[in-house]
Amino acid sequence: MSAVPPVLARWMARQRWYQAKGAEPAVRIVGTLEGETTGVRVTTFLLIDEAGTEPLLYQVPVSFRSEALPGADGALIGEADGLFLYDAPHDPAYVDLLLSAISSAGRLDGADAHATGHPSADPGTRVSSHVFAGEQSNTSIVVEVDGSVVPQTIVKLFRLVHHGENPDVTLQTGISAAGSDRVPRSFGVLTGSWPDTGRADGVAVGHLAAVQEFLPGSEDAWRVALRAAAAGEDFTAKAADLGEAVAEVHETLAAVFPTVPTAPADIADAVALMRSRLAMAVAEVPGLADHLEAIDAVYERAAHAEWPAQQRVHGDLHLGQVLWTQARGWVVIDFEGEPLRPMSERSRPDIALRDVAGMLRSFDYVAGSLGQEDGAGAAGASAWAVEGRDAFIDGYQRRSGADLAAHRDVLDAFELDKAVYETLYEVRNRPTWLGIPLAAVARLAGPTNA
Ligand SMILES: Nc1ncnc2c1ncn2[C@@H]1O[C@H](COP(=O)(O)OP(=O)(O)O)[C@@H](O)[C@H]1O
Ligand SMILES: O=P(O)(O)O[C@H]1O[C@H](CO)[C@@H](O[C@H]2O[C@H](CO)[C@@H](O)[C@H](O)[C@H]2O)[C@H](O)[C@H]1O
Repeated sequence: MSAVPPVLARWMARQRWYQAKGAEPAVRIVGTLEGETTGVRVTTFLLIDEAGTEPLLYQVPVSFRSEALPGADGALIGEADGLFLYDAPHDPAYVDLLLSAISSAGRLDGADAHATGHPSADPGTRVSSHVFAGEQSNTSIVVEVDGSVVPQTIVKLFRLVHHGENPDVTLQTGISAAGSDRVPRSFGVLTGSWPDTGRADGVAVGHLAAVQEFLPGSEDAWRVALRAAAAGEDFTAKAADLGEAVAEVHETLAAVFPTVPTAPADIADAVALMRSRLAMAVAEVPGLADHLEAIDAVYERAAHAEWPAQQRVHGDLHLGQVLWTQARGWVVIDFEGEPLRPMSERSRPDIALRDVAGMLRSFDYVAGSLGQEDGAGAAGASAWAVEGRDAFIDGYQRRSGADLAAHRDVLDAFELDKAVYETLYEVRNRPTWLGIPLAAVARLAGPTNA
């Protein structure tokens, strides 16, 4: 297989999605997908990078042009063999290839990749496209389309790929196919395969991209909530609606995917995972050390409680994962699960209370982030968060019929586990925010909960 163009490896190191920050990529090609349209060749490289602590597989589509693409200087990777190499999501030729492969349930040649079109939805043809500007761990392309039931779609291209399902694709597509409008409508998926000597059959198969409806004018719940809290506005009606929306998503997930009773061994496993996560976090977050016993007592109580049945869940639910739209109210996105959790764990049935706990933590984050900015406003923001949490729980119970008080010990443990996860997330990504989950750990593990 040909070598990675050196200019491409150097460019990768500067991308936001590149994980081994600061290191020089050590990449080799494991597969390629080829396509050509209007004289532009597009190669999607599947590259293993061994520069970090573990090998990671990246998807890197590159377009090769004989002349510069006007207006795309920022997407120029470099020049090689007399050709201009572009970050293909910025190149209309790539978007055309991707959409046509998906709409025809066709193939991109040269590697074993195929697109699976959603039976009830045509992604249409591109009128124009641009790469989504928001902060993202993947790369999304917003496309104005013709020939579809929606005017705009968004193509989410997974930069890190792996064998097996990507829950973001499976869950979102499953909920959409069930007719729910609590998620954006799904229009199709691109799946690829590549050689993998570590597997018995020598082949790995995984999700590469997914196309869904773009919701124009939407705003994520984090921003909506932050603005309301800063202004001291009543958010309880919206929080209750949010609780109902989450319950509805859980109901659809339980109808579409298998549910399994939670056996004592499952409880023991789940609590063991909480404990191992705590051990990992304490190694990087010294501030947790004072609370170890108290945290463990909360986990121990959950270990002896009765747990609800298991089902597929969102897995990393927080306010930033929900969009507010005038037409449909709350719409849930990004079912990829927690980025710090191994993918194999994220694809298993879990306890829906994990999502409830995630959202409860998010209300606390609103108060925490406002408190950081304005110490004087902290008390007001805390009261706002408590009201928001209560209203969210009311809405969730109303729609699901669940009695969360009956599962208090389990919910407490999930909330604490999420706060522990957040300390690790913050110390690695946003150290100035560490105080928010640390304060929550102290409170959740503290005397009132001991
Ligand atoms: N269907 C959609 N319609 C409108 N905006 C969207 C849609 N999907 C994602 N977005 C926007 O893109 C952002 C990132 O999307 P997300 O799926 O969370 O990507 P990532 O997993 O890479 O973070 C969201 O916060 C939202 O602002
Ligand atoms: O959105 P991602 O899947 O990348 O989730 C990760 O990043 C989130 C931050 O962007 C992080 O969420 C934490 O911060 C939020 C405020 O920015 C807050 O609303 C969440 O409650 C809090 O957990 C998430 O934990 C992490 O997995």
